[in-house]
Formats: sequence, structure tokens, C-alpha cells
Amino acid sequence: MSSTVLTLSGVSHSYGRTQALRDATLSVAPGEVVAVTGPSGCGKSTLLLLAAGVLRAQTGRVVVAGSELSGADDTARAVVRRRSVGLVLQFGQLVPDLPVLDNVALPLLLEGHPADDARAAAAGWLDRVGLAIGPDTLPAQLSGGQAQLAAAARALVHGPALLLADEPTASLDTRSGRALLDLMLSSTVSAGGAVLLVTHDNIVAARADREVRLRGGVIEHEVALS
Ligand SMILES: Nc1ncnc2c1ncn2[C@@H]1O[C@H](COP(=O)(O)OP(=O)(O)OP(=O)(O)O)[C@@H](O)[C@H]1O
Repeated sequence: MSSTVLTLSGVSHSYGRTQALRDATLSVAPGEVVAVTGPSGCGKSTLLLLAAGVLRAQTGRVVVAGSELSGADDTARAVVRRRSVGLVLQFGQLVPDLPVLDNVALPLLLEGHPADDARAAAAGWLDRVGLAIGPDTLPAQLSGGQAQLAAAARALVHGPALLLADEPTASLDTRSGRALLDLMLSSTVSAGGAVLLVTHDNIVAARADREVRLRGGVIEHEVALS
């Protein structure tokens, strides 16, 4: 097994003239949970989107589960994301025209799993996250919190090596948020995966092994929490 699931080396990213991330270097090992914290606008989501290969690093290297993302084109980055990454963004971001069940099954369907198996696995994860819906329920019929549960189920269904989550419990009440976090961390870590969690919430951050604090696009410090 590789000694890191995610490596960022000297990564910078700008949106036009706004430099969102500057010279970020970070490694995440299998089984590790890392919280990325810092004030609004400090570059947390940008770091997560670079790790997911949604954004391509303009400078530096990003390696996920042994695959170099920095030099890869959009298609190659999407393949790595599909195989090795589970991504939970703040507002669920489900495909609107697909039933929620198929949204959750999608990572398996895209990897060529038989549809019945993929849907059965998706139904199992919907059950585990506590979302009781019918097979034809569409994303528009879900509340914000329910959409976040569905997005978490979709991120976990293929057992990702790297789970990336941006404020994954922000739309949930405290109890549901804690239960979802428990599930995301325990299922990923017990399978040897790693978690990178963007959060403003100190209670969520305290669940990590390590906190990486950003300020003004720069990693200000890293603290071991356990
Ligand atoms: N798509 C974009 N286009 C232009 N500027 C952007 C874009 N996304 C982010 N930025 C800018 O980049 C900087 C970092 O943004 P980012 O979203 O990474 O911060 P953040 O720490 O996640 O913020 P928050 O905690 O408020 O979600 C900010 O100055 C932001 O305005």
C-alpha cells in the first residue's frame, strides 16, 4: 500500500487575479482523517477541489492514490475521481434529472457494475445514511439535509480511497450530522481510506487526527489532534 493517499506539493491556484491558494504542501496517509479549517475565503474549498481534480493545479503537483492529477487532462482527472475519490460538497450537487437512487448508484454504474447490483448497493447506503425514499424520488423532492445525506451515500458507495467533504454536515441537525460523520469516517478509515474534511465547526474538526489551518491561501500551521 502507498504511504500517502493524497499528496499536494507546492500547489498554487488563482481565479483570474485572485490567488486562492499559495504553495500548499500536504500529505494524507491511508487511514488518516485531516480537517482543513480557517476563515471564510482562505482557500479551503479550492484546496479540496484541487485534491478532487475538479480544478487543475496551475503550479505544483497533486497525486491521488498514486495517480498524478496535475498534468492530467479533464477526462483523466475525472477517471481518477470516479475510481478513487468520494466527494461531498456543501449542497449535495446531485444530478437533477436522475432519481436519487440512481445518483447514488452512479459511481458503480460508471465503472461498469451491473445495474441491479449498483442499485442494491445504493439502496444499502441510503439505508445506512438514514434516508428513506422510494426508487423514483428525484433530487428536487429532497430537503437540503436529505440531499446532503444522499450525496454522502453517493460518495461512499464505491469505497473510495480518498473521501473529500466540504462542510458535509452543514445542512443537518446536530444529531444527524454527528451520525453521518461517524458513518463517513468509520466506513472510510476501516477500509484503509483517508478523509479530508473542510469545516468551520470545531466539533467536527476535533474528530480529525490532524488539523490543517489555512489563512489567506497559505497553510498557516498543522496540528496533530490525537
Ligand atoms: N470560482 C471562483 N471564481 C473567482 N474567485 C473565486 C472562485 N472560487 C473562489 N474564489 C475566491 O478564491 C478565494 C478562496 O475561496 P475558497 O472558496 O477556496 O475559500 P473557502 O475558505 O472555502 O471559503 P468559505 O469558508 O467561505 O467557503 C476567495 O477569495 C474567493 O472569493
